[in-house]
Amino acid sequence: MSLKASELVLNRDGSIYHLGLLPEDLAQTIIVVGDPGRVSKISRHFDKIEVKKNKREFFTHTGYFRGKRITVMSTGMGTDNIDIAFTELDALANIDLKGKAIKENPVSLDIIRIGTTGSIRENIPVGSFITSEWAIGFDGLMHYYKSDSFLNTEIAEAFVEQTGWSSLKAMPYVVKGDENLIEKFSSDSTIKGFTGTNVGFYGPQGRVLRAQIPDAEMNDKIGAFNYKGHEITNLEMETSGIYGLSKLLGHRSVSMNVVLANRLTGEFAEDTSKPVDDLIRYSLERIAK
Ligand SMILES: O=P(O)(O)O[C@H]1O[C@H](CO)[C@@H](O)[C@H]1O
Ligand SMILES: O=c1cc[nH]c(=O)[nH]1
Repeated sequence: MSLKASELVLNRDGSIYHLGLLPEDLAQTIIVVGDPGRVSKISRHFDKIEVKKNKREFFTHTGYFRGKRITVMSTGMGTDNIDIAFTELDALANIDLKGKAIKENPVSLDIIRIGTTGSIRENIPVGSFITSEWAIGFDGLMHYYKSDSFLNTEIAEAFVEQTGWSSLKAMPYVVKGDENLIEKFSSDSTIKGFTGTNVGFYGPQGRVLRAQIPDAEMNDKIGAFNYKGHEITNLEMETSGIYGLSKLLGHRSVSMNVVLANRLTGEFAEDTSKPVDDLIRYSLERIAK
């Protein structure tokens, strides 16, 4: 069956609509980052760069690191962007764009997020590396897809009960990363975490500047949540969408985040570039291993 032009949207040069990429621009190992400025901070470690493209907030470099072909792409912030980025990455790998047909034998991509986050635990200081074992999405994205088979409803329901989660917000969903990649990216230098993915940086993460929030205790309640030993470690804005869409589309993903904020001590990294560079170097070493 041929996909309609309104569903599989292509640019005049045949590239996929938002990412502006052609299938040959993509490697099977993909690093995703929120910040477009982080793309060149990663690709400067490559031996050779063969593709440099940009459309909107999506900056893409594909090249070789120690002989391995890698794509690094910025997604921008939030799971609404992840929905677009991951659907289009998957289309580049698994849809024949010229024939507008889904390929018979799907390819599985390895996708690694190198991101930044805020810790909600006193014992996870600024500069720590968190490998997200689990994610809890407060964004609702997975409820728009057939996701029942891989979401953990037991943990999500316990979370709603323990925190008194308002029914005005989306039902949280809980999803795991890829176990093999989690092990590959874990070491004595990392902490295995349960990452909360929020719809924003301020109110949704309990930050108050001038705008007030309905429950000033919500971050404490998220921190106090414990279900059979599962405790939430950190807050950011993409991991639940990355894990959910990867499970849905048959890709393997892991989310690595460096802690820039500690919400309990009130600290924020004075120099953000060093911890981010440290996580980049660590993650590239693990990819090459
Ligand atoms: O540094 P990145 O990868 O963008 O990740 C984090 O930083 C942004 C907020 O400052 C959000 O995207 C959050 O998830
Ligand atoms: O506190 C933080 C720090 C980085 N990114 C976030 O989303 N939250």
